[in-house]
Amino acid sequence: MTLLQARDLRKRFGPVAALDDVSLSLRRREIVAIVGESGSGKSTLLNVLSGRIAPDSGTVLYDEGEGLSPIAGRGEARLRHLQRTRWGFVQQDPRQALRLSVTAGGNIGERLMVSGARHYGDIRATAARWLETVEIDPARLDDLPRTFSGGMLQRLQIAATLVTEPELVFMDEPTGGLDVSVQARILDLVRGLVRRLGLAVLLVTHDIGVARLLADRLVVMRHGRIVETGLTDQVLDDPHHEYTQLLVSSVLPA
Ligand SMILES: Nc1ncnc2c1ncn2[C@@H]1O[C@H](COP(=O)(O)OP(=O)(O)OP(=O)(O)O)[C@@H](O)[C@H]1O
Repeated sequence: MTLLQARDLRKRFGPVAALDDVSLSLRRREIVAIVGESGSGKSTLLNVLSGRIAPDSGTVLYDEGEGLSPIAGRGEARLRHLQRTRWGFVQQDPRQALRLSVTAGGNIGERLMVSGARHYGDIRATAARWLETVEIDPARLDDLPRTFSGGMLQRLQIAATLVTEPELVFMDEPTGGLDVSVQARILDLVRGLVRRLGLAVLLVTHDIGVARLLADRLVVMRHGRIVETGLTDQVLDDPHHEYTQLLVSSVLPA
């Protein structure tokens, strides 16, 4: 059942221990939110788990169907293939993830082509369907992303990420830069899609409300360490660690 596992991860940036002996597991179809104040190591953890940066020590293991094995042992090409096909990434700023000089349909279609699709008509039809799924008028298929609002850009990034139906999606503050009302719609959309597609999600957020809405389980980080973990409702309704209590009562700055 375990899809991804991290054992004893450590990562330093000069004097800063961004990750200090972090271990965690993620099951298939499970949504885990990594929460904590700014600088607690959330993004570093996500980057190490997704193979984008190497830890100083410790191991990340992933099950591609034949049991857990270290992602570091697979070689660069296989890791990239894993990242492009079985995994997806939703970043806080869609402008960094999308190609702004390529049409909305092109952005979605590119990812389909990476995973093997070749038929132009099929790719276009799938892209149009996905625009509709993320509540963008499919008539915008040939428009450039720069004509889109911030919320639409984020929805386009979500479509371009989910079109190949990855089994695991890494999300780093997916609604971070958006207005509250736009955030709510996108969170609803993400929640529906994640359940419908049966995705596993590792989500980084400093927003407890986002974690409560989306996550089955929480991992609370402070100074590069996990201080508490458990089912979302249990952790939020009855936080054990003092730091989690502060976080839940929103005393800490984001
Ligand atoms: N590339 C880097 N070079 C130097 N220090 C870094 C680097 N990346 C992260 N750090 C440091 O590691 C610590 C953890 O950073 P990280 O970005 O993982 O925290 P975070 O919880 O995601 O914070 P935020 O919510 O502000 O993004 C911080 O002290 C940060 O300054």
